[in-house]
Amino acid sequence: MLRIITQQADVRAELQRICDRTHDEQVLHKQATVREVLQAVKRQGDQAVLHYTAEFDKQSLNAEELRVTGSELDAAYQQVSKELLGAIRLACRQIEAFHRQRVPKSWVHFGDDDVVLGKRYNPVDRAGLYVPGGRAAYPSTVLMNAIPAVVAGVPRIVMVTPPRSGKSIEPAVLVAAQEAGVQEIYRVGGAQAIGALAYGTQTIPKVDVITGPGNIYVTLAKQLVYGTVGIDSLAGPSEVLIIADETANPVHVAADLLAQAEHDPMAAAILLTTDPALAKNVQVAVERQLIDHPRRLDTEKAIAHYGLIVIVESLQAAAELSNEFAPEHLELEIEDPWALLPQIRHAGAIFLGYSTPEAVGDYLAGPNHTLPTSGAARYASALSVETFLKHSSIIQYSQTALEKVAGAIDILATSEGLPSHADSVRRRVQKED
Ligand SMILES: NC(=O)c1ccc[n+]([C@@H]2O[C@H](COP(=O)([O-])OP(=O)(O)OC[C@H]3O[C@@H](n4cnc5c(N)ncnc54)[C@H](O)[C@@H]3O)[C@@H](O)[C@H]2O)c1
Ligand SMILES: N[C@H](CO)Cc1c[nH]c[nH+]1
Ligand SMILES: [Zn+2]
Repeated sequence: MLRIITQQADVRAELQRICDRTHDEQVLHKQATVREVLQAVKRQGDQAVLHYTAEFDKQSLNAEELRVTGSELDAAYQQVSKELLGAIRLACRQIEAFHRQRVPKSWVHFGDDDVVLGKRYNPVDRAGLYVPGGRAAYPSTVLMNAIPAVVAGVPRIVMVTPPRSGKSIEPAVLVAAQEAGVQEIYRVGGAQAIGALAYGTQTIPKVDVITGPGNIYVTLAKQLVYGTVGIDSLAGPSEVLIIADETANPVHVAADLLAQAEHDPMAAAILLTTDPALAKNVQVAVERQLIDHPRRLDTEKAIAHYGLIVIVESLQAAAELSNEFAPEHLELEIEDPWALLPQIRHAGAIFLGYSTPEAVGDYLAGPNHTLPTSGAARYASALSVETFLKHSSIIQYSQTALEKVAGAIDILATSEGLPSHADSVRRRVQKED
């Protein structure tokens, strides 16, 4: 049962507990497992990947079977319906159009005294895309990962996803990959996949950046390999926080809460409402919608542990609590969402109004659905083209320009006790007798 509490209760502590669910003491033993997996993959390569795939995914593969073959890729098209292919293509077009909107461009500025300054953007050489596949297959996540990488111009894009029953990968996942422009796919998931991409194995190449969402094991692994490789953000078990007033439809609000809870027993679903009657009606609607839910057990777990309804005093108070939580997804199911928007400062994606369920963004509105979770939206953003780009600063000084700043550099270098820095400038500007 989804709990209802009032703002007088210790709301902040309760929201913090939910926010911290992926980095609290309960996950420490999972972190130990993940460390062990990463170390084994680093030392033993394919052998460890295959070992943990057998242990955690219950699939017994040999090294040759890790890579998805060309004939499997071709065959996948025969296994998806025309309607599904059409929907994948529509999503592809809309996601690509959004991600092409503001691609950073290299620039140079020519200043006084022939000083040239600028930024030069280049994609990473190799990107590794993680597509989750434990409890559900995610063709939509293939598109959300791959399209920004393709738009960024990454020359080698590698995708990993866990094998499902019979060593197979969902045909829709393979079709989505090809539609987005990815052909190099390995059937491996969890921490062992992240380790393989970070360190490289005999079969799976080491990459420069790993992107994509995943469960707690994937998220902890990404956190641990950061530094050896770049990562997008910590995009762990899904979250939604809904701010609703008395004008919201309780059945729709309940459906949106369950749409996140059904992802994972560690998913979070929170409602902040000014209306006690709505709170009660949503609680009842959630129970009803759970009755025939095909993922009832896991979804109920998420609702019981990380679900909450809070009756708040005002929409202003709701916005403040939401900012502290920094949700992955925020829905504003209120009469005037644009009026509250300026008060929202931290959220991965914001959905405005009654006709914008989060599922629109999950699948095809265009913005990326790989978003920071567990409070990471305080400092991180959605996966984007920039995730696959980095820039080099460009600096050129003329002799005249150097002479003008030589004195200041001398003072700064001397104050830092670095005489060779000062010398490297002084020698260039000294007049020869
Ligand atoms: N934040 C986002 O942007 C976003 C987007 C989409 C999905 N998600 C999240 O992605 C996740 C998908 O999770 P999933 O489980 O379906 O797929 P997953 O691919 O993330 O995880 C499956 C892998 O977990 C590993 N694993 C499972 N149990 C294990 C254990 N006991 N010990 C060690 N490893 C174990 C297995 O190796 C398996 O391959 C969900 O949490 C969902 O909410 C987040
Ligand atoms: N809600 C997920 C992000 O947390 C994305 C997704 C994919 N498919 C369905 N939903
Ligand atoms: Zn979703």
